[in-house]
Amino acid sequence: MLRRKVHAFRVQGCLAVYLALFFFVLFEIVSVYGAQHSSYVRSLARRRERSYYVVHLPRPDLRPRISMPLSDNPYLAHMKANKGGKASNAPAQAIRKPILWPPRRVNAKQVRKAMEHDLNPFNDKPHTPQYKKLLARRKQLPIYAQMDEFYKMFTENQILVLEGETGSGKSTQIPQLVCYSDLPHTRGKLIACTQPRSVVATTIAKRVADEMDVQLGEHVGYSVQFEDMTSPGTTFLTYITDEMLLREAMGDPRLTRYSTIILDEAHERSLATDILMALLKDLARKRSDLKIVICVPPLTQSNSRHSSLPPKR
Ligand SMILES: Nc1ncnc2c1ncn2[C@@H]1O[C@H](COP(=O)(O)OP(=O)(O)OP(=O)(O)O)[C@@H](O)[C@H]1O
Repeated sequence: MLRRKVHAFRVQGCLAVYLALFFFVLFEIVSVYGAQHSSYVRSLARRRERSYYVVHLPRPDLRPRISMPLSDNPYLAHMKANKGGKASNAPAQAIRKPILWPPRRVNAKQVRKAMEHDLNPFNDKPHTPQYKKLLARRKQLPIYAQMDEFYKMFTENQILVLEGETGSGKSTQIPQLVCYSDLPHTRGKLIACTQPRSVVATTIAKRVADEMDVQLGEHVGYSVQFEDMTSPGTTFLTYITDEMLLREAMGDPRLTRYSTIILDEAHERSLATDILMALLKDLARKRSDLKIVICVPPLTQSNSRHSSLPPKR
């Protein structure tokens, strides 16, 4: 009895296999034949071949059009709507930006033009009468006459030693000229000008903020012991005591947030300045994008102890 049941089960199993094989072969014949003659079978065959799904998005012109005024669309806020409600595509005339050169590709002629421009390139605000008054005085400084030479040397060299008489404009003018070249405000970078004394750092920062027609503590600031008058993300030029910069270098040896470091009054050879100079000499090899300017009074036999300065490149 049991044997008969097993036998019947085997026969049924074989029959099922044969039937499955038969239908499979039949389907293959139909699909091959139909692929040439029937579009329905062709689509069936395609579906079998495909191992992925394609989601078809509607064409842009088939999408329902939303009539929203341009001014209400937050994604088009950069396009000013004119009176007719149409987007204006002429930013060149609306925003008269005086700075058009890429960072560190500037020459003195371009900078002079930018200085005379109605708009301040560092805050996009019109220059005040006070700025024009101070600019007239700045033009009389020796550094203004030697701007061409300065930009040529600054652009071509990574490290620059600048010697100038007292009152020639090293502390107040050089950092400003570097700002025009580096454009730190457009790149989220900072220019540091070191000073050995806190009082001098704060006084010069105030003067330079006035000369640049920007806000002290916002665009131009200072960082001295117990007082940090800078706004992270907004300040692009800071007067900092050499001790403070040295302290910062302990936390960030690459001084990553700076694009140019100006060591002013380097001839005073304070301990912090000397250590900074050694650090910067080393850092210049690691960071080719970092520029270093060392400001000193005219080098004489008595104070020419600068043989340890990095070689000119
Ligand atoms: N706070 C200020 N108020 C008015 N004029 C200033 C002020 N600071 C600087 N100046 C003027 O700006 C000019 C340039 O000064 P700056 O300090 O840049 O010269 P310097 O070459 O760095 O001199 P030093 O070697 O003595 O530091 C000077 O002639 C000075 O009269």
